[in-house]
Amino acid sequence: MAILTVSELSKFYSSGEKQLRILDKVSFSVQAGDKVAIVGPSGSGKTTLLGLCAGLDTGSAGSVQLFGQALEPLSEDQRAALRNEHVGFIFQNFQLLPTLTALENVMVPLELKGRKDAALRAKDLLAQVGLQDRLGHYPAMLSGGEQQRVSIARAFANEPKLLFADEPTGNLDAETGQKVRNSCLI
Ligand SMILES: Nc1ncnc2c1ncn2[C@@H]1O[C@H](COP(=O)(O)OP(=O)(O)OP(=O)(O)O)[C@@H](O)[C@H]1O
Repeated sequence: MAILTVSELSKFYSSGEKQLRILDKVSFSVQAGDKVAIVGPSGSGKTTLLGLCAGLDTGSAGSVQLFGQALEPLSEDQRAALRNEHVGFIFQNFQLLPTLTALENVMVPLELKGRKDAALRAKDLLAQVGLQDRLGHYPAMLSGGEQQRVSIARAFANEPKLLFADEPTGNLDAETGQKVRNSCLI
């Protein structure tokens, strides 16, 4: 069963008089259990494509179906609800909330779902990425690799059926990156 279907998806940005074609009629589908890598040079549109697939942004033309639901007719809130239900996203630039601690950042998606075990589960996930001693740290007090690991823990909080990972180990040293790839998380 296709859990993601992208059909003739395009994204254009205007830059002055010019139109920048970032994605031009991209089509593909992802089946449950697939692992798909998107490879391309810097600036070729990988982050843009992931964002459109996860409903973080909308395309200029074409369509995205996530778990059989077309994203185009949905409001931003409806797309966010669908994401929180089924999708985890590890952002290239982490996107942690600066006023929340590591623990609180991981608890956010769990609390949005009303899970009573939010704190317990968030602690367990942070321990799995080796951050059991950084629960009370704010993002600014964490190294880049530590922030990335908080972002990884958060992405797994709601046991997503589909995980988008934008260079998820790019800020980790080789050994930690390997550990994260080998762990039960990724
Ligand atoms: N909001 C925006 N307005 C205008 N141009 C944008 C916008 N967002 C992205 N772009 C342009 O779209 C292109 C693709 O960006 P994107 O971040 O998707 O690339 P990428 O393949 O993920 O790059 P990298 O590997 O360097 O992270 C870039 O040239 C960027 O300048």
